[in-house]
Amino acid sequence: METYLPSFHLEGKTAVITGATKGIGRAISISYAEAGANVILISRTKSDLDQLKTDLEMRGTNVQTIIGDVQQYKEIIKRVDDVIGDRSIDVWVNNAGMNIRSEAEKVTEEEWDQIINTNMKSAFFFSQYAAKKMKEQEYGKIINISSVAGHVALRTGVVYAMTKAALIQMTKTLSLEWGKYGIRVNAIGPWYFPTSLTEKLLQNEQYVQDIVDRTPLKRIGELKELAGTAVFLATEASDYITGQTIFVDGGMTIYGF
Ligand SMILES: NC(=O)C1=CN([C@@H]2O[C@H](COP(=O)(O)OP(=O)(O)OC[C@H]3O[C@@H](n4cnc5c(N)ncnc54)[C@H](O)[C@@H]3O)[C@@H](O)[C@H]2O)C=CC1
Ligand SMILES: C[C@H](O)[C@@H]1OC(=O)[C@H](O)[C@@H]1O
Repeated sequence: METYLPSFHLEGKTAVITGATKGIGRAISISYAEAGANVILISRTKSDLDQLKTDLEMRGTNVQTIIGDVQQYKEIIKRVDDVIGDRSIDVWVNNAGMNIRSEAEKVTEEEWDQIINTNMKSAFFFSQYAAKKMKEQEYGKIINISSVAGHVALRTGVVYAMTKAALIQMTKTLSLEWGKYGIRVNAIGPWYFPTSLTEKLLQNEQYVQDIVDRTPLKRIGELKELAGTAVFLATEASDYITGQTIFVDGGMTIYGF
């Protein structure tokens, strides 16, 4: 009898994750390892990378680590090229991101440059590099971690929102250009999840209440719920999906009034 259940495993696949050692990136890295992927973890902090590598290797995962700041994306691409050799890159997750929350009139050029370079410029040039490798095998999955802030207006900073909106449009345009090579480009748009990026905000009871009031599911997300979407977009289960942004948001982006 024919089967319709796609595989949700990543056995034999190589996945690269930026910002891999904390929060959403760490959850994605662990879930990919659990799905059987070989992982290449990119982060700025050697101790965090060493710890996660040890933990994952204890579970039998093939782990390679690269220390680097994604703002220096050329340097990181060189290091990825060194470790990947002639292996394929099957999945690339542009997760690293940061925010400096301030009102528009107070944004400095330095803050603009840091947010734009970290969240947007690096993601584009990493995608360009990953696509070169994926074209050779005529298959690949690029996953950009955007935000609901790229789709609706939040109080958390215009420059950050611009970068997240840019990732949504970059996802659409790259999926159009690279679809003929079998490269799928999708994005995930999270609402609030408990990570170091949101830790201070989520310690404020009123702020959390404001979030819950705007969220049909009446709660903040759990990292496992976000990792599930990242696994789906990395596996053959999503092979006919490209150019899309999946908002993992408890329904927030559909809540008009
Ligand atoms: N936590 C949340 O509620 C939401 C997070 N996001 C996005 O999810 C992604 C991950 O964020 P979180 O896990 O929440 O934050 P996090 O701060 O806990 O983790 C971000 C990771 O990216 C790394 N990173 C930041 N700047 C870097 C740089 N220049 N070079 C290399 N690594 C760098 C950090 O070291 C850290 O490992 C970000 O793109 C963020 O914009 C989007 C919507 C909501
Ligand atoms: C949902 C947003 O992306 C969220 O808002 C913030 O202030 C943080 O920067 C998160 O990214």
